[in-house]
Amino acid sequence: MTHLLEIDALSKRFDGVQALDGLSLRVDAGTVTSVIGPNGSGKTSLMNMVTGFYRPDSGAIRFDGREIGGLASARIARLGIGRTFQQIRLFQGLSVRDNVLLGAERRGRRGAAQRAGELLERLGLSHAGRWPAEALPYGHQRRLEIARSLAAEPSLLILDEPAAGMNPSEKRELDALLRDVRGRGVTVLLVEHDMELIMGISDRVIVINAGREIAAGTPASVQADPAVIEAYLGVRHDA
Ligand SMILES: Nc1ncnc2c1ncn2[C@@H]1O[C@H](COP(=O)(O)OP(=O)(O)OP(=O)(O)O)[C@@H](O)[C@H]1O
Repeated sequence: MTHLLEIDALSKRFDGVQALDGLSLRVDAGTVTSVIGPNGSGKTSLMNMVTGFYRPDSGAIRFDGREIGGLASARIARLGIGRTFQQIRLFQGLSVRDNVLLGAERRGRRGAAQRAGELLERLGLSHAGRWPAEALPYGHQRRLEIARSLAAEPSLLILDEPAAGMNPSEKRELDALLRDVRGRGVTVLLVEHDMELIMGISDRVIVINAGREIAAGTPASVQADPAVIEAYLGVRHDA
């Protein structure tokens, strides 16, 4: 299997805090891969480095065989990495449809309107195309963020806590959406705290603690790993 994303010995320090400490991991093409770990273990820092929001202190990030560590976030987006954020970042005041259109235009105007229309349909948002983005219910705002990212036709979609704040039926819809995205050949990298979602959907789970990988494998194998139980699964998590 091809490794779409390969990270080697990645380190990042913020005044006195070693957020990532020589982290190495790989994400296989065509999978849903989840990164889990306790609060503060470095998950968001990792995603911020892969998407060009932070510059690594050292180490390598290869996407599709190309070194992308330290490139600007807009450049990385154009290379085919889309993302959503822990805190929803929609263009407030713009319509649902225009939010998706803006995502599509990153890849050029041609076909943007058609692509936006198709995505709204696929994600069950076409009835709300003219609504202001902020008028959508919370779970649908998260969906809209995903639609906007998909509009740029990424080959890797990074989602930072997409299930946060969702009710059980929104989580089921998210699960189905992620399966559909994977089925269309987009690799998904998920940072999430919701164990039911992670264990149900992931092909591979990577567990990090204190900025290092401590385990990686199928959901069943990481759940049974004593290092994981000690670092994470044994600890109650309310997020
Ligand atoms: N911009 C920053 N400036 C200073 N410290 C930071 C910054 N970003 C992250 N950190 C620190 O780096 C460490 C890792 O944080 P990070 O947000 O990557 O963890 P996380 O695993 O995503 O946590 P959570 O599950 O709570 O979202 C934490 O100690 C955090 O306080």
